[in-house]
Amino acid sequence: MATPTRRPLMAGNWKMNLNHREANLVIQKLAASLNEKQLTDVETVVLPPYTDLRTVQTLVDGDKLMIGYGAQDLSPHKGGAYTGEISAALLTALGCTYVVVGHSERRTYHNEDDALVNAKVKAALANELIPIVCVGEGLDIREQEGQVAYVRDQLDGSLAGLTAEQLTKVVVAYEPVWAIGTGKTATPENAQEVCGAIRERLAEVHGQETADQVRVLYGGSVKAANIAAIMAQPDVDGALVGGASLDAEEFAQICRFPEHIAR
Ligand SMILES: O=C(CO)COP(=O)(O)O
Repeated sequence: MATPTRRPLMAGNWKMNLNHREANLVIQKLAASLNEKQLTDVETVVLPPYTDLRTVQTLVDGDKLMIGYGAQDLSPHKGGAYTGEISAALLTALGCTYVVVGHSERRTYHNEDDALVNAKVKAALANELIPIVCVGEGLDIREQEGQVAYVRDQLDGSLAGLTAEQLTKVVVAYEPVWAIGTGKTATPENAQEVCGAIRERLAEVHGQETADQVRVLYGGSVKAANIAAIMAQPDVDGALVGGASLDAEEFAQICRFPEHIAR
């Protein structure tokens, strides 16, 4: 079989940081730091707080920037009396392409389980949004070496009932909870072990050809200094970057990772 071509994806999850004025500056710096070839070779996406999305849309549309954007969560509901929630349709109306679903911070602080994550994935897909579905084990499970079984279960629950065609539109992000915001990056081998197991599981359910089209990201203390080694792994197709994406120059360096490999 031909080697699958999966376009690398770097997605910056800003979490609850940067107001709309700060977002404006970061986007402009990011756009100035990446040329057309770099933005073609590596898909570059930002995931700001909801309150920044209109500002990001205006900048991206106005200057025709090759930067994608999306949200960090969505409601599983279509619309109506759900105070405080944001639907997939509201996000697509703002030009969003991506939405993070099931981030460990939402699973932990908002008790999101696989069934809710699954409903959100389906709401995103029904509205042409690409869900970035997060999975990853905590430290207790890693210490017992249970990460592969744990992540396979999370994956089964989060992606239950999807057709193979729907699956090709999904991005999976492996984010070991113990590596998020801690400065403890998983080794490239740790990342490959679980990202490889994710692709294997997707192949078991939907066939190898479908699994080969799905992009699998690694997330957890990714920086310019470690991105090249992570991207050298065969089943890692990009990164979901937290802290380091708040600094436009650092995130641009991450998006320029092929240069680090060439060095
Ligand atoms: O949670 C993350 C991205 O979604 C990772 O965060 P850090 O890159 O800050 O560790």
